[in-house]
Amino acid sequence: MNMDIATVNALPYEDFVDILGNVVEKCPIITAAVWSGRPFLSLAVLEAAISEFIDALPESGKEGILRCHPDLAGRDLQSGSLTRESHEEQAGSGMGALNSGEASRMARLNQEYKERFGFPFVICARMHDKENILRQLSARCQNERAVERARGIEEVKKICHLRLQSLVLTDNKL
Ligand SMILES: NC(=O)N[C@H]1NC(=O)NC1=O
Repeated sequence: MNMDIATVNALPYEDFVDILGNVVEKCPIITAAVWSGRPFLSLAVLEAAISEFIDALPESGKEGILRCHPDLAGRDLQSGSLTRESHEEQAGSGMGALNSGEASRMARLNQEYKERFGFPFVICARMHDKENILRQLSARCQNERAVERARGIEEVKKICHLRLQSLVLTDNKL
């Protein structure tokens, strides 16, 4: 699907949420909230509205967004219950093809991260390969909680940016 922004602006609420509801993983409330800001002059303006909504949330809300994300190479990948978007991202970065050493390291570090911070490790998988993801996961386990909360939200925005790009034509493609 690749609509232009005028088509997006003309969508009834139900279709807008059906199509764009997972640009932030399992958080259709964000899409539903920004709908009232139509018409968006460009895709960048729609993206900015999402970003501003997230930034205005209390810290507990930001942590809630992080908690809506499935672990990388976690249970949902193994059981085939990831969202379509997440599946493509995780498969593309090699999360489905870890050797047993990598898989156990990933599981151990994901667990350690969650125990330390109370929310899961989030990274824009499309921008990294598996070695890089493991390295970052290990390094980020050492950060302070507030730093990681902000860092995770930055990654959510990168994931959102790429998901929006696959759904809506960017202005320079019009
Ligand atoms: N935990 C985590 O980072 N999950 C994800 N990252 C990404 O790019 N897609 C995801 O599902």
